[in-house]
Amino acid sequence: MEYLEGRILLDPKLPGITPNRRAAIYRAIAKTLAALHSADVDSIGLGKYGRRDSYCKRQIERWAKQYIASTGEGKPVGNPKMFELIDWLRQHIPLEDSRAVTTGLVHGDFRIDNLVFHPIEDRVVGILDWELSTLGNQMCDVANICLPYIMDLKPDRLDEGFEVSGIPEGIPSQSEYLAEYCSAAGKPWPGTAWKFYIAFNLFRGASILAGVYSRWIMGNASGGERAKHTGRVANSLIDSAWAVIEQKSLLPEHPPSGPKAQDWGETEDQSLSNSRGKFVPRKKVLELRSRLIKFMEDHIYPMENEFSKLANSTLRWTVHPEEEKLKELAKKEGLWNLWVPADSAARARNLISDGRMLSDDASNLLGVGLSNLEYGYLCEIMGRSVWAPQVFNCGAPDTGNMEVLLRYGNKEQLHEWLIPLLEGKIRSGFSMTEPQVASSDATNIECSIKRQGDSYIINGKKWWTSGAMDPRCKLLIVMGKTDFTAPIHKQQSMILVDIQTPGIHIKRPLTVFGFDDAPHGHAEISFENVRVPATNILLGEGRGFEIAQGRLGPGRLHHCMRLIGAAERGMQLMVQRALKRRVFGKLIAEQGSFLSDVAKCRVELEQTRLLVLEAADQLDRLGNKKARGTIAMAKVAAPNMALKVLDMAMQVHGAAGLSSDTVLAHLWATARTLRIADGPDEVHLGTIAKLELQRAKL
Ligand SMILES: Cc1cc2nc3c(=O)[nH]c(=O)nc-3n(C[C@H](O)[C@H](O)[C@H](O)COP(=O)(O)OP(=O)(O)OC[C@H]3O[C@@H](n4cnc5c(N)ncnc54)[C@H](O)[C@@H]3O)c2cc1C
Repeated sequence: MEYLEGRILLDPKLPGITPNRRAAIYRAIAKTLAALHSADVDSIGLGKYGRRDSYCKRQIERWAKQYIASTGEGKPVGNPKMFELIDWLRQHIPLEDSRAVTTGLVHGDFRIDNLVFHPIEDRVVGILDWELSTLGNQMCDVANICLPYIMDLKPDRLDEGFEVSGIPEGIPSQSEYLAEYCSAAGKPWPGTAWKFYIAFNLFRGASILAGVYSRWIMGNASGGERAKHTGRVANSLIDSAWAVIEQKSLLPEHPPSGPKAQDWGETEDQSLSNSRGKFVPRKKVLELRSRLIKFMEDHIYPMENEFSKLANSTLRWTVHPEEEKLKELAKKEGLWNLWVPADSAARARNLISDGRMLSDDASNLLGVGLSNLEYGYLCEIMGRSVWAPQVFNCGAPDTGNMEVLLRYGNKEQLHEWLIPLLEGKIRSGFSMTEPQVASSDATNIECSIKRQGDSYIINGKKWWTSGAMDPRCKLLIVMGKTDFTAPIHKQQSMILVDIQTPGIHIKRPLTVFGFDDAPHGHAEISFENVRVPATNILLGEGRGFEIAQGRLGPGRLHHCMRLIGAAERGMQLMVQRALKRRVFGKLIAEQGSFLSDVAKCRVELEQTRLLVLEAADQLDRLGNKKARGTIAMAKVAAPNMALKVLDMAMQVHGAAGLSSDTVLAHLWATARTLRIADGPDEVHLGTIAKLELQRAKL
């Protein structure tokens, strides 16, 4: 064991915590339990940690024996209702308990006060008290963490749980909480079996407390004076179990807010028509998605031509005034900064506010508390148009740069740079790639960042700094070497640089197949004796690689999510065209070759979407490092799939598909860059292969 810095939250009501954070904490608990339950016990060497089948059956006998041993002759009197309860439980063991396949690692006492939370972020960093852990029926852990909804266990009495006393604001209902867990763990909705699991946990609690009471009577209880109440509380638990059993039903038949196809705002979307399953987002996400789709239809698609016209004119490096208006509208409609992950927002909130509550305006800038997985459903919609992401302040490289500041910036850096970025008042660039070295291997980066008194002096040449041509671009995050002699992964640092600093020369905009992506642009830049305050260093010298890892995980996935959207747009345009255009006496849609190709595109698109969502889910549950293999897979699969679908869409459009009369060529060009940008395919394939070989060696 090791010391773990963090917080223990003793009271499940979470007093003194804001509703938003309560919601985040409960979500974190559900996800933690799901992650624990998803452990592959065989591959981590715990395959023989216990018998797998008939866990509840054995537990009932164990705790019944314990109860009998704690009561009877010379001991407190046994409660007849307990013996009836034991009988009821024996007769109602769910069928799944006898099947080893539905079991896995069980903690045995999974409660909020056995969890260690991060010192400031609302996520679980440790799970304590493993003495009851074994293999078995995992629903017992789930029911245990849900007990606060049924009862409030005090040292000397039992009070009503949230379901009767009222759920504190922000805390989900029992059904929502369970749905979150089931969705994350890929478990079926417990339905009618839930009554058994709750009653079982109350029974187990009663048996344990009866044991404590018996020891108190004998004069050897460890709980001191408090132990004298435990006999009474044990009996209350038994009453509570019977009250549960006698209720008609504890849970609705289905999880709450299972989406119907029309909730998504697009009845034709087969992939999302299921109402249950691991990848079914909660209602709030579905609502945001519908609103986003409407915003795209009302405001973005109709403006695409206009935006393109300006971007191809002599005024190409200026911003279309309508874009700024749409940004204000998106803000008003609550479609702003949706990418901000709940955990990063919590850190920023703390730093910015100094522990005080933030004003509503400032709080709204920190997103709406979505996980990366949830954002996946929304980011995809934005990816349908190259113009959309920045309207919602969700464009690259700003999101990656804001993520860096959210995670690694100090208070002053957050105030100076993060807030204006979150407000959408300024934009930013990320300067890593250099023309003279192979930059897919970042150890090659040569730009020098030398400390001189209270400043750093930057000298180097960068290219492909996306966004640096934009007139709103104010900040560059520059990666370079602060120590050429340090160990290879400690040489690089990142520093915040005001783009107006003397010595920065924007040399030229680069083009991708002729597209310069104005007004955003990809710039070649030289840095000549650029003097920056020493306080602008991020996290400290030599921490560049560490930051790059943190930045690249979510940023890469955002690209993948947008590529899913680009491919969906391609599918939509392709099918619309095929249903209108007649060749050799038939619609294209009636030609056999088209039918086969469009079907194959759909298959690949759906496969890739699932992979991207899986990677986002792993990022949420396991963190950047452990999710890196799946993120790498998504990063390879998404651009290749999008290229195939968009290529097919262009083919169906004939020559028009290659022109700028449709959005297809631009979407294709952007997708093609992503086989190289943020790491070429080969580098990600290398990561996947390395992990595969490591697994084989274990
Ligand atoms: C549109 C666009 C936007 C970009 N935006 C940014 C930005 O904002 N900021 C920024 O810093 N950079 C940006 N880049 C640059 C991008 O990240 C780099 O181009 C990328 O990391 C590759 O580096 P490189 O071009 O130096 O290629 P190199 O490192 O020279 O690699 C060339 C080729 O070598 C092969 N290769 C590399 N590694 C391996 C391997 N391990 N095994 C086998 N073959 C391998 C691959 O085929 C690769 O394509 C952008 C690029 C594009 C096209």
